[in-house]
Amino acid sequence: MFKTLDDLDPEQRVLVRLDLNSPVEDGEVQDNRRFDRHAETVRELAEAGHRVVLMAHQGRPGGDDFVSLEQHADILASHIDREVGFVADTYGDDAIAAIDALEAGDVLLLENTRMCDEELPEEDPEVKADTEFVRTLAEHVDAYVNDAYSAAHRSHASLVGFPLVLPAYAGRVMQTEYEANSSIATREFDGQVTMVVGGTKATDVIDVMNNLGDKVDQFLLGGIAGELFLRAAGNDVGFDLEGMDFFDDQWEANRETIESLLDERGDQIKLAVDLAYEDETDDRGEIAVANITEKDRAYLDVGSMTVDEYDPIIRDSEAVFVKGALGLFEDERFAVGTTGVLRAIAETDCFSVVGGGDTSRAIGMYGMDEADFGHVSIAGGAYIRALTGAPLAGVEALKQD
Ligand SMILES: Nc1ncnc2c1ncn2[C@@H]1O[C@H](COP(=O)(O)OP(=O)(O)OP(=O)(O)O)[C@@H](O)[C@H]1O
Ligand SMILES: O=C(O)[C@H](O)COP(=O)(O)O
Repeated sequence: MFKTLDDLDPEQRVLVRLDLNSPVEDGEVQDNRRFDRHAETVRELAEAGHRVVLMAHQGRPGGDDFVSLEQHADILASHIDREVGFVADTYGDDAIAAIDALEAGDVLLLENTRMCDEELPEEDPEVKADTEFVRTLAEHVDAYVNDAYSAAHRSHASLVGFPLVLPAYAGRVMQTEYEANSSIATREFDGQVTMVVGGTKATDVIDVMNNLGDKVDQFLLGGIAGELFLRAAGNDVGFDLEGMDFFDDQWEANRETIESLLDERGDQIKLAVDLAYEDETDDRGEIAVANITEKDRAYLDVGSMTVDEYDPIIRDSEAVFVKGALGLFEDERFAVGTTGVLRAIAETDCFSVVGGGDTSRAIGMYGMDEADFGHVSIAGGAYIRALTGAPLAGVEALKQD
């Protein structure tokens, strides 16, 4: 297992990797739960009198959201109620001068790690540890903390290089996310284990079912992925109408796997019995799946009868895991499925983990309280990997210490 902040010596110069990757709209970085969560780690380190140097990434080179971290520093400062300095440099002279000038309790954010060429190529930790980026920064700090669980599936320099050259520790977010998200693989539950799977990516759902078939009693399906399963079960749904590209490619690529999953695990898989669509007056319309005879409309949510079927299953469960939304919940008319299952989880005292960057957003959007859930993950890709038992490079590197 890894060391945590409880094991850190006092008065250290600590290099901390966060995941502040955020939505960017018209060049403006949007505040989100990642800031709030990481604030706990940063505040704890600063209040303990460490000199805190933060690293994070934003976007991918070439993308519209590949921007500087200058705005992130201000947003983070508002979450920790103390100043966060910013230097527009990753590991050059300016960065080093700013690090060396830190006093006890100061917090400094370095520029977007992905602006450094050595950060991105996925390579072994040994290769990353030997980059100029890692070697230079390591000389100016005493310890490394990885709090970026949600980026830990990447074998990037800032995530896997430092644990080989510095004493390394897990931050508070890393610790909580790791424990909760691995629990389906590591914990034994006395009663029924249920998994709600939806969203837009069929492969995520397939991977989860293939890997967790023995751990999960019931899979409750919805979203685009659920429609592909309905189509495989012989229903006239899951076709791309004009202007859509959700289904056809995914159907071609995954049809056989979905059909064999339905064949082999049919008893564990619950599909929607009704679906919702936008009717002629722009209201929500619903139709029983059995009555769908033509591929003439897009379905944007599971229907109310489906929620009524899923609800008691959730309430009878000992543990519920959620990956992916059951509908286009960003539009209130099509939030019934997603909020229906989330409310059922919130109202029971089952062990629960809700993940997927998009899906967990529905909790705040519809006035639910995160405290009513066991754990709400801020991870996307890392969450799905954890669920399927795949190792995360960043976590493995920390464990090596
Ligand atoms: N029937 C549907 N039609 C259109 N969009 C849908 C439908 N069902 C679900 N969605 C969309 O799926 C999105 C969530 O899917 P996604 O696969 O990205 O899952 P996630 O696990 O929440 O997020 P991520 O993988 O991005 O972290 C939501 O934003 C929702 O609008
Ligand atoms: O936002 C995320 O899921 C993580 O920060 C990883 O980002 P990436 O997919 O660009 O590596």
